[in-house]
Amino acid sequence: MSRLRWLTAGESHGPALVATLEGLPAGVPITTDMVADHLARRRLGYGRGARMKFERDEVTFLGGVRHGLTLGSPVAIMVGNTEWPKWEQVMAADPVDPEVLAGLARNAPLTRPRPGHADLAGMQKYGFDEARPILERASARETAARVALGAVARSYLKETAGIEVVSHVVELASAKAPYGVYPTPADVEKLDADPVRCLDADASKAMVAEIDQAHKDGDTLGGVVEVLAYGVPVGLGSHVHWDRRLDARLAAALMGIQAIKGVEVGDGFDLARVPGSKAHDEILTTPEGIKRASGRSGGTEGGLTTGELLRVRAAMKPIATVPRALQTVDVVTGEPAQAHHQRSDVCAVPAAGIVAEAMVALVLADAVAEKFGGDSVTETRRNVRSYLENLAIR
Ligand SMILES: Cc1cc2nc3c(=O)[nH]c(=O)nc-3n(C[C@H](O)[C@H](O)[C@H](O)COP(=O)(O)O)c2cc1C
Ligand SMILES: C=C(O[C@@H]1CC(C(=O)O)=C[C@@H](OP(=O)(O)O)[C@H]1O)C(=O)O
Repeated sequence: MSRLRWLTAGESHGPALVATLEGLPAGVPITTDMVADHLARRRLGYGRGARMKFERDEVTFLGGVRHGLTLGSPVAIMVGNTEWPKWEQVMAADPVDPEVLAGLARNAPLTRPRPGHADLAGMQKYGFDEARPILERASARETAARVALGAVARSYLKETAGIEVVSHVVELASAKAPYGVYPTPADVEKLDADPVRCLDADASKAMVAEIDQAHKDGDTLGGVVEVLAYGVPVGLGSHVHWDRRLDARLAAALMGIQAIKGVEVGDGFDLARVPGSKAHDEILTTPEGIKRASGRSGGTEGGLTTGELLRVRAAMKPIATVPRALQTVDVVTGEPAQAHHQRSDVCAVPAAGIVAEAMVALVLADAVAEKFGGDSVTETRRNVRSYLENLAIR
């Protein structure tokens, strides 16, 4: 069963996000710079809004790490919002003089909920008459905290089992990368340098053109990202119970990212359209041992990893804050209105890919910790090696 526990807290325009991760062994290499590098990758991507340009993520470890290594105690990370001074009164934890608040344009009540965001259902559920108290936490700003934890999970995976996680954008609106071309860890620098994190030059150009057009049209876009995990050993997860199936855990983790509306494992929905003879990965004996003839399953069968390339895809809906604002209702007057609009991303699919990498890394880290245990990295590494060396069938 799960061995890692993790939580995030913090609002989009609050002083900081905080994240904790409990259950990792001692000795995982992690530094402020390693976390900052992944946070910087999340801010990239063509089509992101103004905030990504002027805000910085300030990383501080509050616990669990000493001299670049985890201690085995809970890891706590704070990601400071450098925009905080502008929001201090609007988002203060303690009461603020109502007259001061009334004078702040930034605090104008958001009474025209945006279709596609959490605004309306959140206001109804939590009993608020404006969207600010809802959107602050619904915002994908929170994904910075997950990427920070993901950086720790990635280091744990690499150190103990040699697992590496890569993502790329495979569709952006109607532009598509060729199916079945998988970047490797050696391609990460190139991917990060591409405006849309797509290695196919023609597809990348077409994706950028789609974003330019949407920007001109006052519209927003979504797309599909694919995450690949290299070096995953056979036998993570289990077939014995629904909540131990690794594919189910991956799907839940990816669906938990803001605006993700669909997840596929391997060839996913395409498998439903072909006969069994073209859907499965035949098992071959080779001089290097048992191998698969193809990778359609995405590296899981029966909720267990097969030891082949792990491959999952996540579909993101277009950004909800559409500049050419959509029809809504002003909840104060009850009259038809246009949804409130402020600065926003036109497209955040490349950033969603980095968040998806973090979620996959956290799920895999949990599965590695549960399978191999260990209170130090050395012990976990030894357990991984011994398991692989002693597999009866290989
Ligand atoms: C990286 C990232 C950036 C996002 N940026 C914005 C944004 O600027 N404006 C916006 O309205 N929605 C943005 N979203 C999407 C909203 O957070 C999302 O639409 C909202 O949470 C409702 O989606 P849901 O129905 O999946 O929860 C972003 C999502 C991600 C993953
Ligand atoms: C702040 C981030 O993303 C934000 C996600 C987001 C949303 O509604 O999800 C809305 C925007 O925030 P704002 O309304 O303040 O411009 C994005 O910038 C981030 O990714 O760090």
